Amino acid sequence: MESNYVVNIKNLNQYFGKKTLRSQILFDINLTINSGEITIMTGPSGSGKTTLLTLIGGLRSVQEGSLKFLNRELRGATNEQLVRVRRHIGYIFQAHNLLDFLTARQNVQMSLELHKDISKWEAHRQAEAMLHAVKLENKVNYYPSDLSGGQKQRVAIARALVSHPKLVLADEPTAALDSKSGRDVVSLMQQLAKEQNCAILIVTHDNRILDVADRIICMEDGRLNKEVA
Ligand SMILES: Nc1ncnc2c1ncn2[C@@H]1O[C@H](COP(=O)(O)OP(=O)(O)OP(=O)(O)O)[C@@H](O)[C@H]1O
Repeated sequence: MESNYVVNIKNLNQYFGKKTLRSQILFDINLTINSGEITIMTGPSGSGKTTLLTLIGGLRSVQEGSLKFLNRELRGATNEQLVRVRRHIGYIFQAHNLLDFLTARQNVQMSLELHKDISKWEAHRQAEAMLHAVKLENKVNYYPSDLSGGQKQRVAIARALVSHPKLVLADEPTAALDSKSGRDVVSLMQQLAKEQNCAILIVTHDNRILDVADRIICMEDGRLNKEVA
């Protein structure tokens, strides 16, 4: 169903290096990601997962083929266009990347303030509501150094989802967490994704979370294999 897609990739090839050192990293990638869907991407280290994730996230330029985000072609996009695309995407990384000198609420609020049409008061209110949704209502004014690993990752989820992005990209979101916190974090992502009807792409080696996926895809040697399950 083309009309429902958030990401549509066709015959994408990507290379690193120049001239004689140029080597191909991604080979003929074809992938569609629809709203409301959780896709998990697995695959061995060095197979190209992060490279694909950063291309989809508008964090690097597409070299060959087509990558459409909400009907906009990212190949050949200017930096300014890529910045605009990034406003529709939430990012969650292994090392939560929270700013240590900001409280949980300020970290979440900062992501909303990129959207100029929202007042400070409204951003404050929405940031608090989102922290409530990730069950951190009693940690709103805590600094990251006073939160556990799982709590920090929940702040990162709140920050990624507060602006109601169309797509959330998560690179190893549970890698630093124990089994229970890892589960809580992905269940929360799943619940919020369904509520907001956004698409989620998770790169993970963590077999314990595979069951939250609507589909699982596997990258091997720069090629995307057909669905695993
Ligand atoms: N900036 C770069 N310059 C040159 N080669 C790179 C660069 N970034 C990644 N590569 C190479 O591209 C290939 C794919 O790397 P990538 O980080 O996408 O793999 P990955 O599947 O995400 O691995 P991991 O699971 O270990 O994070 C690897 O062979 C890597 O060495």
